[in-house]
Amino acid sequence: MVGNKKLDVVIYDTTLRDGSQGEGISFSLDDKLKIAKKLDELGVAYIEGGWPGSNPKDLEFFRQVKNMEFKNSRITAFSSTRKAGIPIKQDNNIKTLLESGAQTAAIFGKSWDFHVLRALETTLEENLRMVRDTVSYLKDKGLEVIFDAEHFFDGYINNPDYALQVLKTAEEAGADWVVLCDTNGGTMPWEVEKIILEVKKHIKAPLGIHAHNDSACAVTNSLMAVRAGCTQVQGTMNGFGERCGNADLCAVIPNLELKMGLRCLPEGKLKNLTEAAHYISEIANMPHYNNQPFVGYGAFAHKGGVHVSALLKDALTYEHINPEDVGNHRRVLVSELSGLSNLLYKAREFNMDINNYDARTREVIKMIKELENQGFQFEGADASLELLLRKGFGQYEDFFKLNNLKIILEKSEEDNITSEAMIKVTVGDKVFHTAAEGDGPVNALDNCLRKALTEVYPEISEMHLTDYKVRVLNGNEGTAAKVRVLIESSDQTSKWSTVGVSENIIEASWQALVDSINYLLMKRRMPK
Ligand SMILES: CC(=O)SCCNC(=O)CCNC(=O)[C@H](O)C(C)(C)COP(=O)(O)OP(=O)(O)OC[C@H]1O[C@@H](n2cnc3c(N)ncnc32)[C@H](O)[C@@H]1OP(=O)(O)O
Ligand SMILES: CC(=O)C(=O)O
Repeated sequence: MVGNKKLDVVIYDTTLRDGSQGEGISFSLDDKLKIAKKLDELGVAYIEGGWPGSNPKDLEFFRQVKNMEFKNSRITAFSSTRKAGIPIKQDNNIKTLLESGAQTAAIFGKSWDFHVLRALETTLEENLRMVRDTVSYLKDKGLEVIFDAEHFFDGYINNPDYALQVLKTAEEAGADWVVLCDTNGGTMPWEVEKIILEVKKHIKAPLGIHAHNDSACAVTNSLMAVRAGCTQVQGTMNGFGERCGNADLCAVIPNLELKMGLRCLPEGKLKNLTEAAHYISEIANMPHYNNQPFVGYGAFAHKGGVHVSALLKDALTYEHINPEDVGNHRRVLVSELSGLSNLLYKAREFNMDINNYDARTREVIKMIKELENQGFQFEGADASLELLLRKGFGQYEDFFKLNNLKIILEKSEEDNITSEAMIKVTVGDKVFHTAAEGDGPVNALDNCLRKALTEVYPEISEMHLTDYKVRVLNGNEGTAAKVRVLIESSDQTSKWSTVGVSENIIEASWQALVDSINYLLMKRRMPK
């Protein structure tokens, strides 16, 4: 139990402060307020909203956040110890921190002698006075104070007496928490554990850990710190942060709860983790790392046939936790590495009743392997896969037939290139002959095909192309290279993906486009 909450470890989220120090991240004020709300819903104990003395946006955040209701989280304002050589009352950062109205302050102070001398260019004694003055001043003002001992591990390794003296000074001045920071992210897990066990002999205030990921050890170091006695873990969602980032709370939290049996979120909140992680990536405009442990879309995606075969018998064979515990879900991918099990699993998702005794199942697997050898990739094209499978089992026939297709591209010195497509298709016993222009040849083809088919299949007008990706498969062939086209389409209720492969980009696009339209028409005719 930590504080008045029934928690074994408290989570201190610094996505909005240290996370925003990550390259490529720039939150707007609105983004920050939305993320704070999401973090409160997730149930973290502290949300570090920013450094009020740093910029007007952060200060405004604290003004606005006061009007919001938080159920689980305390909003924290970040700042440094007072400047060297000035009285605390004259320090602008501390003045602005008080103006922000935050009830909890996180103050970073130097604990590595080298940093005091080289970065602050002051004396070791003055640094101790800066720590004491700042912590005691804020405590006198009634704030909760978290003291972040910057570069603590490097400091301890180089001069343990001074590093400990800094912690003791903060503790004596009334710090509610003393947080040990691996600021440069270079400390090894065994060093973290050993040093914290030593610190515990001298410091009675509750300890926290703040680890950076420069040696890819931030999550491990945070867990080791908890084992050694820290009861607060600072980190960021998705590991955003300065340089290589901070400890990824999306891994720290489930490891604490599920592996170490330590409660760090209110009951029932862990299952919101995946949704919160993706929401924050989206707002940060950062691509979500697919194989991010626990919360990546690929974290529970199974591709190898041997894995899927065992998984169907018991999920524990290839999953370390139940994906739903963190709000994620299992996915099975079909590819050239599949066995019958992958296809059976996928067929179940498609509501198809097939079994491994049926020779057609093996035939479809064989066809998939041959097509992947030609460059198709079905793991990202579920709709093409379902059509293939249904075709293999006699459950589907194309909705139209192509008679012929012509595309004309025209360019002169004076004019931009223009594209026009002409198509003749047969539906039943009717032939449709149309022409259409487009922004490029694929767009002209798409417009023309839709125009030809909408009279018989008006639902096509509800379908949109939402993504179009081209991958060159054998770049060494230059402009004669084979390409793979992946198309994502959607209607009001769903999204689906299809694939085409050819040396000719128009042919590859045609295959993906035709699959996309056929898929929509097939789905619309299936019983709900
Ligand atoms: C480990 C961390 O992540 S700490 C957080 C780092 N985050 C940031 O720096 C983002 C926000 N920072 C800012 O907006 C600006 O740097 C400000 C407003 C804080 C300061 O801006 P400036 O006054 O122009 O100073 P500048 O950024 O050039 O240098 C930092 C100053 O802080 C001093 N400083 C650094 N750490 C501390 C500390 N713990 N206590 C007191 N002063 C400190 C430095 O000595 C330097 O002072 P100097 O200008 O007298 O040499
Ligand atoms: C406080 C902090 O952000 C650090 O030491 O990394």
